[in-house]
Amino acid sequence: MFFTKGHGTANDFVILPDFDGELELTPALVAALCDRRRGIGGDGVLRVVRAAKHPAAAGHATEAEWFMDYWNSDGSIAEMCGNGVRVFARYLVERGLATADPAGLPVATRAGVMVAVVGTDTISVRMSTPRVYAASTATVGALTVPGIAVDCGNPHLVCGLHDGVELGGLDLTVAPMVDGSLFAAGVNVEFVEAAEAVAGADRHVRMRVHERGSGETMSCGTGALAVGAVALREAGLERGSVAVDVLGGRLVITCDERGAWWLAGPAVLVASGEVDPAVCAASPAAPGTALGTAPGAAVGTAPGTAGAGRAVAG
Ligand SMILES: N[C@@H](CCC[C@H](N)C(=O)O)C(=O)O
Repeated sequence: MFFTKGHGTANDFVILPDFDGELELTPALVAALCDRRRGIGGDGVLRVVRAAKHPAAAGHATEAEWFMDYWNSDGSIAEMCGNGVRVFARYLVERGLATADPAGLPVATRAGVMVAVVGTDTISVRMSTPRVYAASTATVGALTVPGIAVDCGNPHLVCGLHDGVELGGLDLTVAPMVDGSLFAAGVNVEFVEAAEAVAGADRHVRMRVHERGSGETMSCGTGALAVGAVALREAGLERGSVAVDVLGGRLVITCDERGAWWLAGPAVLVASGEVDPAVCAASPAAPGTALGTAPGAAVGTAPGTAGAGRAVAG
């Protein structure tokens, strides 16, 4: 099985070319490929399939030739991955499967068609409009932080830090506890603090993220979109841009004059090779013993609420 490894602000992915949708991708194989000691290592898998060849994307085949079949590192499927689309677009262009048309390259996802504008360093993606819909909380250790739920095609909870609580002091090796009745399908949790002004952006923040299905990652594109939407809203701005510093670099979120939302940042391919899925999947980590996130444990629920188990139709 051929693969390419790529990342966007250190949110890293194993990219699997499977143009005609013939590969039998299973949660166990995805988890094995993403294992950082026994496999290739990654926060998720991006399977490259022709939209017409995948049941989840066939309805978009007239708008987009390619479907990004995204899987989290624990083997669960998510609707959308913002950094994933940027890395996916880089792959399509570098492999000659698409051109870097300035009008944009459409990519089908489970959350609809996103359009990527591929530059030399930066790839910008026109995202779906983030929907701010509820107030909630996240608990990390003894700390409970108020947050705002935002739907970016996938679910997010944006929690602003105040009162001297430092972003760097949070222990995100364990999933934050959230309201399982509000987030029955799990949630990605972003913690945010204000940062000093930077040129070219209306707001500047720093964030860390605990991703559903992948644990703490160095970056999350849809998470940055959620954070940018909340930052503009809190500033009373309907349009503008927000620089979002993640552990792996900087992403920029813009709501342009037409009200379109954009995610911009670097995306690179770093390696290619061949992996034997049988060997890779033959040495799975014992449940609960892997460093990082154990399968199924990515998002906690408050005691007494519904479980965090979830499924997204493939
Ligand atoms: N890192 C991604 C988000 C990946 C999906 C997420 N973990 C989920 O389950 O919703 C991004 O860049 O958006």
